[in-house]
Amino acid sequence: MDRLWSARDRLMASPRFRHWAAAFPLTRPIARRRSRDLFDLCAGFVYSQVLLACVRLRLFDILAQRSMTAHEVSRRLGMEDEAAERLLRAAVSLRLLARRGEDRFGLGPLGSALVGNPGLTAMVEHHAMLYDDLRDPVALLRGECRRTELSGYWPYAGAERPADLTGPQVAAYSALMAASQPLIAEEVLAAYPLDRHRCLMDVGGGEGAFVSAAASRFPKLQAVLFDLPAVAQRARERFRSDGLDLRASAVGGDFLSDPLPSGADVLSLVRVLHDHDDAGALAILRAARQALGPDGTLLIAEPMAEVAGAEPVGDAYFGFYLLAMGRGHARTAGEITALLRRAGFGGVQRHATAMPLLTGVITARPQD
Ligand SMILES: CC(C)=CCC/C(C)=C/CC/C(C)=C/C=C/C(C)=C/C=C/C=C(C)/C=C/C=C(C)/C=C/C=C(C)/C=C/CC(C)(C)O
Ligand SMILES: C[S@@+](CC[C@H](N)C(=O)[O-])C[C@H]1O[C@@H](n2cnc3c(N)ncnc32)[C@H](O)[C@@H]1O
Repeated sequence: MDRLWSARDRLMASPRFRHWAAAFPLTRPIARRRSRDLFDLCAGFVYSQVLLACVRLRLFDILAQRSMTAHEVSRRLGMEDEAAERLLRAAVSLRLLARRGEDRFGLGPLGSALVGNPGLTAMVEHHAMLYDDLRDPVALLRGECRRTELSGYWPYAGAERPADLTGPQVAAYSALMAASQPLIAEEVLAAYPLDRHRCLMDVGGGEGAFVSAAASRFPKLQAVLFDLPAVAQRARERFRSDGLDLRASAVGGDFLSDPLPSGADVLSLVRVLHDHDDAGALAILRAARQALGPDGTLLIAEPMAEVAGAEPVGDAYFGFYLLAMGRGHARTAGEITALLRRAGFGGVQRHATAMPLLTGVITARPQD
């Protein structure tokens, strides 16, 4: 079998075959599609920067109010007509914007999804840091980059004593996570509604956006959040300002070394496990197993690897994002299941989400 694949590879690598396949009517569409796919990989950074320019200039918000001519846009953005026209044309080609008649521009199918979505625009801005770190991907893979932007941004990933992190050190990442949480919470709570549960404990719950979303959707639910002390403090403030302080509390600690509070009948780990290598992930799962009673449920939600139709999200995007951060990787549902079994869980179930690209959802039950 391997010899057959090798023969195919040799054929594809032959310039004469490629030349023939691009000209022959039956293979031409495949050749065109592959060249376009490869071009998109070469140009991906340029496309991302067109998107970043639109986000920084608030172009989607501006055109959400009404369509405009290039001249109107140039005056609004404070740039030359020619520059505005260049940006508008690039954004149209990427379906971020669309032409409206002869000379006007409005939102395109992709740009319209960004309007009123502060979590997504915050991520686009945040990527400037990631792209700085990916400037030399080979050096990153070889471990030759001592201090990356992302390791500074996520200080818990390299900290010897994460529980000592201060308020200012956790502020930026906690705010980014809270801004991007609404999309995730909607997916998770639709895939696994919490109406059968009495008390949720959200471990690594950040500043409480997931708990707030769950509490407002399920009015009888009580909640406890566990996170690093400085982050738990931010969650307390949020619960107070959301009027949830009678139903939600926050406990500070280190889930890699401290026991988790008991008493909850559902314990969630939302975008937590993929931050950790297997030893850390296993330690967190074992702590969760200790904290849950025999009838409890563990709920894991995070982007997963090898998701059909979204393969590059887990292995390429999060693979390299977490490499730059300094720790962790996206796991397949099968890999998470194997860790769950080692930590003493069974009854593993996968719950379909509407947007598997954003998050997968798995539940499990403690097993004797
Ligand atoms: C009306 C007519 C005629 C037709 C209708 C056609 C139709 C059905 C249109 C659908 C319109 C629609 C509903 C569109 C919806 C679009 C959506 C929901 C788009 C969502 C996009 C989400 C994106 C791009 C998400 C990006 C997420 C990123 C980049 C996340 C990064 C996360 C990071 C960095 C997390 C870090 C945490 C750590 C450190 C890894 O633990
Ligand atoms: C990627 S964020 C996810 C936050 C939140 N669950 C969400 O999805 O928006 C990971 C969270 O784990 C917390 N964390 C990291 N290491 C921790 C540790 N050793 N003990 C407790 N919490 C920790 C971080 O402070 C952060 O809030």
